[in-house]
Amino acid sequence: MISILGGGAFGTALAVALSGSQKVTLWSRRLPVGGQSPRLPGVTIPAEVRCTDNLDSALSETVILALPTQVLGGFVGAHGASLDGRTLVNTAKGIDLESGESPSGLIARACPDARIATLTGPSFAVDIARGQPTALTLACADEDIEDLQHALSTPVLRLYRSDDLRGAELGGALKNVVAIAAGIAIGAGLGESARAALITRGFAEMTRFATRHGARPETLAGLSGLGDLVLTATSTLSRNYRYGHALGAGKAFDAAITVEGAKTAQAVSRIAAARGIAMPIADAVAELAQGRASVAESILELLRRPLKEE
Ligand SMILES: NC(=O)C1=CN([C@@H]2O[C@H](COP(=O)(O)OP(=O)(O)OC[C@H]3O[C@@H](n4cnc5c(N)ncnc54)[C@H](O)[C@@H]3O)[C@@H](O)[C@H]2O)C=CC1
Ligand SMILES: O=C(CO)COP(=O)(O)O
Repeated sequence: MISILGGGAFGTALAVALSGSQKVTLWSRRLPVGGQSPRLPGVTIPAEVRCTDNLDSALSETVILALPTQVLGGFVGAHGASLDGRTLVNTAKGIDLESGESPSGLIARACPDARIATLTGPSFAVDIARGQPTALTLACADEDIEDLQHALSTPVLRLYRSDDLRGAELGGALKNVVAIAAGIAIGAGLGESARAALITRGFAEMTRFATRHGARPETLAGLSGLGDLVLTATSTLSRNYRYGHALGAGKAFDAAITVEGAKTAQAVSRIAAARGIAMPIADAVAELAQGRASVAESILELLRRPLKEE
């Protein structure tokens, strides 16, 4: 039995995908109307999924947290007593702006006796809900998760195990920042060659930042890092990419849409400055997301950087 907390796009998609092989309970603050989540239009939640807005009645031994990073700390802080001691699987891809913590760090603080894992990697909610083949990383730092890997895999949703929780989480958080930069490049009309350059140099930044935080470089080159970067930085299905595109084109973007990379860029930029890690692309995205620079200025700033070895 699996509980999924959060009835947005990803929680709904996982509920649909796992309901073929598991008893699934989907908790959300507002119950889906007509079996549809407003965040995942066109997908109908099967009748076998139990939908509830009562958190205590929703909890089983294994709980998937499908909430955005910037609300996760408040949520687990408020419900830590009910959640602690269970297997908690994070799906958020970001860094908490207030504390600088990773999602698993936020969960560990509120639930010290939980087994904590992160499910991450290239996977649009709509693809998962439609049953299209997807490969993801399931990462946990220091406990055996083979049981969980099997419980959360289906014939088309293939989970790979990793013990590099830090690397897997940082890859997922940082790729959103680079996806915004890629969107900006296309939105501003800089061309696909410029986007390829940003993706490649952005990947170098991701690896630099993550390895300085104890991640293994090969994790960054895997599904949770490069894999998700390739998906998110090249697809108009990505909200981070679309947000960047709007910034680059000088257009408005709906503030109600979840864009993890905007706040994550600010957290990354602040942490990198304090630790002396060069992150020019994340710095530029952070400035743009706060409206503190123009696209033209940011592009000039990146182009003016001294020429160096790759
Ligand atoms: N949508 C996608 O394709 C994928 C999303 N993710 C990650 O999953 C996480 C969640 O994203 P989505 O589901 O796409 O976002 P979403 O914007 O579709 O849904 C977020 C949900 O959280 C709920 N929520 C917000 N604040 C809350 C609170 N304080 N308490 C309870 N519920 C609250 C909202 O009502 C909404 O239902 C993000 O970190 C995202 O990066 C990961 C893989 C794919
Ligand atoms: O993380 C995702 C795909 O792996 C979803 O990306 P967006 O949040 O940019 O839509």
